[in-house]
Amino acid sequence: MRPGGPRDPYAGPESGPEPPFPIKLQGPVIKGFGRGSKELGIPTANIPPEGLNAYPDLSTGIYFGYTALLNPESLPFNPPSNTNTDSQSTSTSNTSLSNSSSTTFSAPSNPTKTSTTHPSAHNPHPSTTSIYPCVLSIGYNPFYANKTRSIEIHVLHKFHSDFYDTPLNLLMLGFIRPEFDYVSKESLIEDILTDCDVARRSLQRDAWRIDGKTEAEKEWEAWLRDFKWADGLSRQDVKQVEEKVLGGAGDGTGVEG
Ligand SMILES: Cc1cc2nc3c(=O)[nH]c(=O)nc-3n(C[C@H](O)[C@H](O)[C@H](O)COP(=O)(O)O)c2cc1C
Ligand SMILES: Nc1ncnc2c1ncn2[C@@H]1O[C@H](COP(=O)(O)OP(=O)(O)O)[C@@H](O)[C@H]1O
Repeated sequence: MRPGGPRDPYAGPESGPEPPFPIKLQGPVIKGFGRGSKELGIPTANIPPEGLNAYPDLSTGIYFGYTALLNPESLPFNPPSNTNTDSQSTSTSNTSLSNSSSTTFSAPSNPTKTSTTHPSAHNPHPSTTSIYPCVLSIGYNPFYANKTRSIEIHVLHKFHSDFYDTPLNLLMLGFIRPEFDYVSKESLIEDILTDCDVARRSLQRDAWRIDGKTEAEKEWEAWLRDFKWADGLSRQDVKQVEEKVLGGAGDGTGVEG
């Protein structure tokens, strides 16, 4: 149950992200249980949780940061999506990157390559890779009592279509709160909307924006725009990961792609 009382309007120190942040995760957007849009009105793009293995001490909870999507129009199997760039201008002067590490999504072994292989995922159009602020949940969604851990990213941008299978880079910069169970769906929604406000507000501070003013933030941006890991990733690879993640997870209501 969530403790009562007002929420802190900001997360993380004014001086910028502190270790263990930034934490970097990557993966294609996979299906979840379909509740985010339908039940909560807050869609969350899930990525495979295996990247978390590199962070055994990371608490479950609600985090915030930036996410980049490889231009969905470059994917042959995805419908065109809104590609407006919503980059935030930021300075990250006090950020140390020395403790950061990156965990790369690895496609299932022996994937069958098909004509759906990303033809040009090696960041061929950097200007069309969009960066957005985001808020995310890492954990078991106690309100829904999931059985396996998931990474669920709500991108703070309005899209006009889904972007399943799209390669996504996630730069986590800070922790907002632990996961809670709730007395009602409405109170869960209310808290998530507050998380969105906290994330937006927190990322607008000088040391949290990305506007290329410091070496640290240039590195953040370069990493966010680097999709070399998605070279050769096929839709079939993504389906295999989805089956693995959804197969034994949650309450059995997982949706099939
Ligand atoms: C910012 C944010 C905060 C969240 N906080 C909680 C939480 O405290 N407790 C919880 O059970 N689920 C929490 N969730 C997870 C939602 O319940 C989850 O996104 C929803 O079940 C959709 O899941 P799906 O993608 O599998 O459909 C949070 C999600 C987001 C994006
Ligand atoms: N602002 C957004 N943030 C995250 N995902 C979004 C957003 N807008 C559209 N989507 C799409 O919605 C999907 C998530 O919807 P959701 O109902 O949570 O289903 P699922 O349980 O399959 O994740 C994402 O995978 C993505 O394709």
